[in-house]
Amino acid sequence: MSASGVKQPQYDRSSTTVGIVHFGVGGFHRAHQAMVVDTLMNEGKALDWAICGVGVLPHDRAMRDALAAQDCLYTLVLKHEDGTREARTIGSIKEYLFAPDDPDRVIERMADPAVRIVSLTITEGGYNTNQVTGEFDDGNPDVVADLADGVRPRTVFGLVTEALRRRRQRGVAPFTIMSCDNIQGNGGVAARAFTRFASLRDPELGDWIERNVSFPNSMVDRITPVTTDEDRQSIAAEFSVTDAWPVVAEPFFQWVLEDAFPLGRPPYEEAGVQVVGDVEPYELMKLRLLNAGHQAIAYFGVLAGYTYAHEAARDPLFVGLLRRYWSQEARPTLRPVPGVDLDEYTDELLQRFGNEYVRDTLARLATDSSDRIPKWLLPVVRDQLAAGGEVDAAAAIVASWARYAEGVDETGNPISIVDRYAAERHAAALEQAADPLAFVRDESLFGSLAAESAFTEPYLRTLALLQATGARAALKALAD
Ligand SMILES: NC(=O)c1ccc[n+]([C@@H]2O[C@H](COP(=O)([O-])OP(=O)(O)OC[C@H]3O[C@@H](n4cnc5c(N)ncnc54)[C@H](O)[C@@H]3O)[C@@H](O)[C@H]2O)c1
Ligand SMILES: O=P(O)(O)OC[C@@H](O)[C@@H](O)[C@H](O)[C@H](O)CO
Repeated sequence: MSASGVKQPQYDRSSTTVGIVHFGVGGFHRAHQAMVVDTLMNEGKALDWAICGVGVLPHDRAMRDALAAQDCLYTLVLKHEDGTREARTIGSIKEYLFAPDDPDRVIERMADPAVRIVSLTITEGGYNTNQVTGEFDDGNPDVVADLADGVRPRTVFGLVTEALRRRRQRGVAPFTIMSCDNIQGNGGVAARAFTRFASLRDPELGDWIERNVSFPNSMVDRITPVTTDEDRQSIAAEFSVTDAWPVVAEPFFQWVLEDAFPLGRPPYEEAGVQVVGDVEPYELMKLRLLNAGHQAIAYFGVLAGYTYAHEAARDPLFVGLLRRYWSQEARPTLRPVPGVDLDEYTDELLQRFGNEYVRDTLARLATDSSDRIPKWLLPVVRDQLAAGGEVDAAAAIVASWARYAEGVDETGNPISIVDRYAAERHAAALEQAADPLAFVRDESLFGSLAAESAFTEPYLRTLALLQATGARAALKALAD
């Protein structure tokens, strides 16, 4: 990679050593955690915390090839609201392994005593848990296959468990497992998933993991859209960088982390990370305001004919929906957040969503809804119902998803639904012509909400308006 005006790593990469193995090297990890380690390395710190990235899914082959061709270096481009961009080459990822090429190499990497953290951004769906009960899905075919064959595992659970088994057998203390996914109590969710998998493999190993492995919770934030070819071309033109897979992101950055790292950690706080005793208030704030806010604009936005998040976030009708959801429904469910003024936080969210240069797509925000709505929005609905509070805006957002899942927009064009349960959602959405509550009857997602009139009344009202008169009319009715 050649570059002009791009800050380069200020450290000798050949003298850094791997201390972190990371699963799920997508856009976000490269814009967030890898950037933090790079910042520290630029100051001569954390040189023994370089990252070995790991991909386990077939499409990760593309990341393997892109990074292999450029010594794992890549360009991070931050897009400011005034249209200016700053670019920097990140050098903290030192190595990348594609697990299907050689699972044993991945396992041995993690078994190496120098590795003290295994971190994860494997998406909300990656933890293989039931949306209502939170239980690990023992019947997932990949899990079943990994339980039968501990030698060539294909899942993150099989790989990590085998590495922990070898460490235990060799008398090496276990690494910390750090989830950086957008899930409330992500550490606890990861703990339950990995412990359950290990127990199914070997109950003693499961007990050992439960007693000895630390799973810190974290809240992570930086809007990181999918890199486009237009990004590649404009970055090449502006910065003279040829990069097969640069990453683009907003300038905003936040990472709140629980300090639970028995084998140590990089001095994250020296690079802007908030290391705290209790992450939960920050998680609730972020997931219920930002992420659920994204869902609020995603389906209504697509139905109204928008493509980008900023288009919807600048439309007064959408601002009205967001403000109502935030103030009347989400905020009453939050705990006080140390040092945060929630009025300022939501104002800043509107500004961040409205950054036109980030070009975050509504399609990205509407992806994997079956894994997102139950984790971000439905907990607000349940808390509000329990407290006798209002749920009209949240019910309207669920209705917009139900209408979106019909798979046709308001001009008759098909909507491509990207969701591991797309077929189930689409089938349920088609049934709503005969049974308007069909979409929310799936108890594996919605529990008993279809029987709660405080939810179904506003839900049915918005769904009917969406179907009869469209998204804008439904939003107007909600505002009146
Ligand atoms: N993009 C953002 O703005 C953002 C911000 C905060 C947090 N996050 C968190 O990071 C996650 C990833 O986001 P991204 O933008 O990097 O997405 P991405 O699509 O660029 O990368 C996702 C990575 O996760 C891997 N993955 C998916 N399912 C997996 C599974 N079952 N097992 C193992 N690996 C799996 C993919 O193969 C890929 O490597 C999000 O789901 C979210 O939890 C993202
Ligand atoms: O990437 P996901 O699956 O967690 O969800 C989509 C967006 O809401 C999310 O990526 C946000 O952009 C992000 O959480 C901002 O920090």
